[in-house]
Amino acid sequence: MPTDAAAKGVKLERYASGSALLLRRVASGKFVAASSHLLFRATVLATLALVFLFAFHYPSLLSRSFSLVSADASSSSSGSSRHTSHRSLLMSSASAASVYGGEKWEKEIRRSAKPRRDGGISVLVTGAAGFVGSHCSLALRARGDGVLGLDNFNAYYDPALKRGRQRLLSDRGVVVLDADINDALLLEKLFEAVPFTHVLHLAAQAGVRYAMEAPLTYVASNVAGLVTVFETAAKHADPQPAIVWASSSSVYGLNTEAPFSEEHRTDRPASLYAATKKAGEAIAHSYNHIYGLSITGLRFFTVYGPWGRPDMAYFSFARSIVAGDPITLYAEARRDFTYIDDVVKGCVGALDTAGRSTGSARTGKKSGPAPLRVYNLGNTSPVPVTRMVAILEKLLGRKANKRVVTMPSNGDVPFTHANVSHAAHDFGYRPTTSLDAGLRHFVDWFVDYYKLDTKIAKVATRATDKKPATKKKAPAMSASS
Ligand SMILES: O=C(O)[C@H]1O[C@H](OP(=O)(O)OP(=O)(O)OC[C@H]2O[C@@H](n3ccc(=O)[nH]c3=O)[C@H](O)[C@@H]2O)[C@H](O)[C@@H](O)[C@@H]1O
Repeated sequence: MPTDAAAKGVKLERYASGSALLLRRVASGKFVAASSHLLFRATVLATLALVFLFAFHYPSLLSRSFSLVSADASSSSSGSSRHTSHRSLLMSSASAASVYGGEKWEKEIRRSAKPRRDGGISVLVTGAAGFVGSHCSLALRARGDGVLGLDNFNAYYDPALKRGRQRLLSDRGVVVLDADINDALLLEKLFEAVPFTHVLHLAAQAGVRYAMEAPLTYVASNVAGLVTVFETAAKHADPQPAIVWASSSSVYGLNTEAPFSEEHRTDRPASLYAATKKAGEAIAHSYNHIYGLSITGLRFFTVYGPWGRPDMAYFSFARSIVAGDPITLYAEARRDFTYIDDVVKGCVGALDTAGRSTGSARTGKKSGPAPLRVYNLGNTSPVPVTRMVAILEKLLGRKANKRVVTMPSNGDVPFTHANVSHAAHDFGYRPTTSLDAGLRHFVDWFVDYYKLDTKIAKVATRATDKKPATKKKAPAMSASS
């Protein structure tokens, strides 16, 4: 039996060990509290760092509007530098709606968008300083339609060329605003200020192979941008306009049936570019279905001509031939090269036959089904890329320094060939320009625009004189396109 002292000792020991335990617990509690503070601070810091990184890389998901300036200060820049600059150029910015506004500005945009003929249409053209956009804007203006342009003047290729096109438009009274299609606030403002009958949506991230270098720019422009245009047109325009937009022949992807018809499979895109255009066609379906927007998608087939895109093969090859630089040709590649004037006629035909939207921005409801259409706009005669280079050599009077290789796995497809019977039936689309004639027009412009030496200019002029083109000589952008 334990004595009292012994019992006290045991109690004290227990007390002491209990206190020690308590003290340990208190101490460890403090430690836990201290460490959880630290942990909390570390978590907050890490979260802030992540938010910062996220905002830096994906500004579009955090802010309502952002401007996307894609890479490629010059078309000759190397792939890696383009890629680096793509990341650093993805940046948030204020909506252009805070820059544009006021009575004077509204008057100016209404004037630009106002038709000058009876029955004329009023068109918002996105990508108006782009190749197809500028030609279409001029053609619409020339026949007395109202045109207001929008362009973000990004640096995917030389912005000076885009500014040159803007000047041509401005000379004919067409205003082109510096703004991004993801700028919902500005689009809302435009739709509320101007009763556009149509939107010709041509702004996009173009280029098949560049999608491997800068994939997110394609998502931002061709998916998010397209949604912003549909969304604002559906919910802020009253009445809703009809929308005609640029899809691409690339949606046919790995389709092997030829010529490509709108009924053929388009579920096997070969590039991310093609996938974003195909996504656009699916998005168009949903906006037509829910909001009653009249939507027409145009599948363009390798469009070329004066004031063209320097990133495209015919243009960059012409530059290399003149500079004596080597060009790489994909041996088996064939394209249904389509001349710009033919494409412009197709765009205008599509606008004229679009049919009305049936939804209401006020009620959010549609009164019935609205048109949903898709058309090929091609030339119907594919030409090997090697032949395209031979024509350029003749027109420029110089031999190309060619390196012929097998087509690499870069998203390219070996050939394209359009069946245009639907466009022919519905709006009389009939391409009339051969590649020889079209490239002659291009070279005339090219020599003039870049002020090339007189020897090349002479060869180009002789070639033009010898064989009159199927159309009028067109060194500059033709307003009658
Ligand atoms: O039809 C379309 O949908 C697409 O047409 C063009 O795409 P692509 O046909 O690839 O036009 P280019 O980049 O000018 O190439 C033309 C041809 O030259 C070939 N090529 C290109 C580059 C090169 O270095 N070597 C070469 O042989 C390509 O394989 C292709 O057959 C446009 O760039 C796209 O924006 C458009 O959507």
